[in-house]
Amino acid sequence: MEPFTIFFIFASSLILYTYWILITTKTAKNLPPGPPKLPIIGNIHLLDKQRPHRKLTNLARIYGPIMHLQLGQVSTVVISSPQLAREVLKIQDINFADRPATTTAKIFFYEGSNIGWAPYGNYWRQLKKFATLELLSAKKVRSFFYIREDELTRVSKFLESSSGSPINFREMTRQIVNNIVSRATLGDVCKDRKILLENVYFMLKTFSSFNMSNYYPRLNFLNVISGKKAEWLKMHKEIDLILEKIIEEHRSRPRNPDDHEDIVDILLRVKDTGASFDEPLTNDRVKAIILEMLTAGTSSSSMTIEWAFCEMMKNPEIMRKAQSEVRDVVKGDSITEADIQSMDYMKLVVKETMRLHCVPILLPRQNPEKCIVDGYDIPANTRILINAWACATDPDTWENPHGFIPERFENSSIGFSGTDFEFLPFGAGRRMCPGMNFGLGTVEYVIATLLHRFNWKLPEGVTPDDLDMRELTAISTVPINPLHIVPITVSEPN
Ligand code: HEM
Repeated sequence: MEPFTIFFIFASSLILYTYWILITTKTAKNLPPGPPKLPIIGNIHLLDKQRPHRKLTNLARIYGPIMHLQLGQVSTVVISSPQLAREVLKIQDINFADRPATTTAKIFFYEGSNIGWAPYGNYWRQLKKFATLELLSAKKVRSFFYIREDELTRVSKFLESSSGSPINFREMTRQIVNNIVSRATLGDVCKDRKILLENVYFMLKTFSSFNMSNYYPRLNFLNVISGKKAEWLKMHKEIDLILEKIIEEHRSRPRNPDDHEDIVDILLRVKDTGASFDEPLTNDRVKAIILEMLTAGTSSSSMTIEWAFCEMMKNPEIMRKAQSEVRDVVKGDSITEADIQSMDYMKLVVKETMRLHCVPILLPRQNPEKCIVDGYDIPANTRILINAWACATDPDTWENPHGFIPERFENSSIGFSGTDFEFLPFGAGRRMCPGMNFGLGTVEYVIATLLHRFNWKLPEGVTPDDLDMRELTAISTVPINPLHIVPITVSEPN
């Protein structure tokens, strides 16, 4: 096709669709307030790629805690207060339990066959129940404890050999979390683990990067013309081949009765017996779930550990308090699960970190039917964004909302379970995170071990005030610059 013809088709489709969107939006009776919309792009120009949650919070100060944005062709409602988050995630949870079907989710996750992107319905319900009660149950997560111990022993050796020199803390925590999650999922011995993780890393980067087709879903042909779709399909094909090999390897390897059952083993057992599901758990679905296990919790767990250390380096008194508690509690060389349960202050540090540095905007939801929230019309298939960060820093709810004060959770009943809408680190309602036990268990164990065995200082010439706490956001947020700090081995921590 001639370039001019392509351009003509593109421009006329865009204008027609935008015209249609503006007409239909106007005829919807009573949309929530929002900023004025520009032709074609609506409010896309108002988005901030690096810190979208902060920009949306500022806009909510002008337009209110329920706000309408037109993002290209996508009618979007942003919720920014704990009261309205409760309305959407609890009172009307069932109306908003669907997810928008994006092109990349369809390609990378086998037509959205994973928990996070499956449409709300029978398959998703069974899958979520199975994940909560089996794959990621408290008992199963406990069985992965030896992996955490193993990985931290390995990392401690590395830190001992680096004692006195700065290390890239982000790189180290990413590796720890990746190793724990991938060993739990794929098993202790998996030839293709390294290559799979490399491919998955690039897939996640693509998945969470700015993508025009998320805002113009009805102009999908643009992805074909630009070559993006071919690129995504190629990336998916490479991952698919590795996953096939991993499944084959799991099926053919000899097993002893006392071997640990990894997540791939469980999935294959359930696939073969047909238990837990009344629809077939096809091979593609198994692969989608494996991929999800490798991607869903890695960046959110490692970024929590990095932020906790950033905050403690900035607030040495908090670091000292957490460290002396950990060293008082631990009696032997290694930390047990019971030890972790007794580390009250360290847990407050984790909670406060997850308040200020949460997944800032929950995964988008969608309402298949039209609804009313706070007296406003929400047309069917609106994209719903819950600004969890705005709720967690709401000045009407929190005193000194931007201060890092772990003590604020002392004697407070606010917890992780998704019933306190001012604190939503794992979301709430039907679509709440099923990996909470796993994620929290990893975060607490890693932080406790690093505090127990090492003292930490900033590199020569850097002061706590020099630490740059600005964020960079993909799905989770990370500090804009990776944290570099110096481990000092403590020979007798207790
Ligand atoms: C500290 C670590 C973690 C944090 C902070 C976290 C946070 C979240 C959040 C905020 C959501 C969105 C919830 C909503 O929309 O209401 C979510 C969803 C999800 N998370 Fe996690 N997560 C963590 C670890 C994990 C782990 C380890 C796994 C699995 C191995 C996991 C699997 C999932 C899945 C499958 C969903 C989608 C649930 C659904 O759509 O029904 N997460 N997570």
